[in-house]
Amino acid sequence: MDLTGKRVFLTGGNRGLGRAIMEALLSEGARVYFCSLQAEKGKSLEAELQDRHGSSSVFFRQCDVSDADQLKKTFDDAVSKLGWVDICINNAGIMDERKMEDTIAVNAVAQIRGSQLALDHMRRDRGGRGGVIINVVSETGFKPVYWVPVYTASKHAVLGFTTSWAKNPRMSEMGVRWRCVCVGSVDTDMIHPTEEGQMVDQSTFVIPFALLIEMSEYVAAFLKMLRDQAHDDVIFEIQNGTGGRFRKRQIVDSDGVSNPVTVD
Ligand SMILES: NC(=O)C1=CN([C@@H]2O[C@H](COP(=O)(O)OP(=O)(O)OC[C@H]3O[C@@H](n4cnc5c(N)ncnc54)[C@H](O)[C@@H]3O)[C@@H](O)[C@H]2O)C=CC1
Ligand SMILES: CC/C=C\CC(=O)/C=C/C=C\C=C\C=C\[C@@H](O)[C@@H](O)C/C=C\CCC(=O)O
Repeated sequence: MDLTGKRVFLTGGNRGLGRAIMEALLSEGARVYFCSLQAEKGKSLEAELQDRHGSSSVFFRQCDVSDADQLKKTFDDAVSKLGWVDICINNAGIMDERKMEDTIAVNAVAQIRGSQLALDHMRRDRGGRGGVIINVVSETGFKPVYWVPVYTASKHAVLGFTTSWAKNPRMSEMGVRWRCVCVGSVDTDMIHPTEEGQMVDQSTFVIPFALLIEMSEYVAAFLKMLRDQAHDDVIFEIQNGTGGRFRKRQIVDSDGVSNPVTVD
């Protein structure tokens, strides 16, 4: 897919992975509407990026994605500012095991709701133009991770939702593609818990430095995934040194050899 002129809705764009993807998309000639919780930071980033890419290339609105009404108004505003949305990236997320309801609300419910808003807007069978819906999940979307069980549950929820919609036999008629970006660890603010309790057994959790994924590798892999329209696969895994790849899940018997079932 040529990204020039594509219209993108992105949640959680003011820092970390979201910001890096937004800057890369703008450099490719896309137009981006982003939201995040922090109003001041978002506004100043919008001004900085408008200086660099033009005033009609990037728009910001403060939004708490866990508030259904705010998210709908924000998505509607994106459609009104951009004309339409081709690519929806549900990226906003938090990691704090002490805040179960917030974690489920931001990581799971808001990404699901964002996907539903985008699907309603994009569906060709209801007058839309088609598009792609990308949920930024995590390796924890399909792996158990004992340090962050609530976070892991929230990511499993989005993976289940996204892969289920992608199976809909009428999806080609709807003209919508679905992706779950399942990335390992990238060095952003999120992976540096500052308070005891944000992770379970925090003292035992160390990701070897060599396994961390460079932001530049994350961005390159993400763009490769976006350009690739050939795959029906939903899960796009980004691990250190792989450049990113589409993957399927299999369930095998406990003996490890017989009757493997492909899930996706
Ligand atoms: N950094 C990593 O190693 C990994 C991150 N991820 C996922 O990537 C996504 C982005 O994470 P990072 O950039 O690392 O984190 P970050 O903490 O740097 O950025 C999170 C973004 O989400 C936004 N956000 C949080 N709560 C919000 C709310 N209620 N309403 C609106 N915006 C809200 C923040 O404003 C911020 O822009 C998250 O979904 C995270 O779970 C997945 C796997 C690994
Ligand atoms: C197994 C993790 C899978 C997916 C990533 C994800 O979604 C969530 C990760 C959450 C937390 C990671 C925390 C890591 C914390 C630390 O122990 C360090 O290993 C971070 C290490 C180095 C950062 C670079 C540095 O400052 O030296």
